[in-house]
Amino acid sequence: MSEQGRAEGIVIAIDGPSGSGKSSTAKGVARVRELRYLDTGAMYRAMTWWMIEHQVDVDDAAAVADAASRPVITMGTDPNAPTVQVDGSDVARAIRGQAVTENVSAVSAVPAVRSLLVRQQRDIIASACAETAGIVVEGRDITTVVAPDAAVKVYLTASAEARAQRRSSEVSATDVAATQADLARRDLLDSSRAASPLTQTPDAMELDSTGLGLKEVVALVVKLVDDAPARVA
Ligand SMILES: Nc1ncnc2c1ncn2[C@@H]1O[C@H](COP(=O)(O)OP(=O)(O)O)[C@@H](O)[C@H]1O
Ligand SMILES: Nc1ccn([C@H]2C[C@H](O)[C@@H](COP(=O)(O)OP(=O)(O)O)O2)c(=O)n1
Repeated sequence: MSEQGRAEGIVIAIDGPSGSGKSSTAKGVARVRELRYLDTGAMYRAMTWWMIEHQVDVDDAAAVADAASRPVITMGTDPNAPTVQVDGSDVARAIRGQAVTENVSAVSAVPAVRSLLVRQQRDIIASACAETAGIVVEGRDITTVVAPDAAVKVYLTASAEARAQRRSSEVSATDVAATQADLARRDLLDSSRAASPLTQTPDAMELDSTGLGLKEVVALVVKLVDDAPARVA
């Protein structure tokens, strides 16, 4: 504890597979408790978008590693208006495109990409904790690698069917079966890679959101936040 015993911002870490509700839940919790919000998946997507734009072969891990330090990725952490920029341009829409979604697992498996982005994520978390009440961070390795000492750790799941249904209802006329196959492909890549695979640690609270509404899930996580012991720096 410092001489002043100053209150330190809280860190809430949420991991889980695609479509489990991480982004919506994290934003909801951050709004309710006036915390910052960080979508780490958007950072891997931004890196992938830059690689595609610059014609780097995303299946060539050495080429990706060589280029990884070139894009400047900037994240805005207001949960009411989160932003993602690459080299000063807004890429929020572009990073949700099909080319990025198809290639993001390959880019995020490259250790040089991960070490760069994890360092940046930790810097964002440290600033939020120093300057605000704290931050909700979501991704695949937040509870295990980025913030293993987070005050609240959640592993959010939902059945494969529910996740595919949710994802495909975001876009009109999307084939649920095709979406489910794409999620399964990405889950497998993200869970089986050597570098920081998606894993559930025993100290992360498992929350199965199948059959639960978003409001209920947010309320459950807010309760965990409220019950977490206060930290001082
Ligand atoms: N508990 C829930 N019940 C129903 N739909 C949900 C729930 N949580 C999230 N959603 C919806 O599912 C979709 C995917 O959620 P999102 O938060 O983007 O997941 P993730 O970040 O894990 O990929 C979004 O359209 C979101 O509104
Ligand atoms: N902390 C993280 C977050 C995302 N990733 C990778 C793995 C995911 O397939 C991609 C995209 O993440 P994102 O959260 O945007 O994925 P979805 O919203 O679930 O489609 O990034 C990662 O490796 N580590």
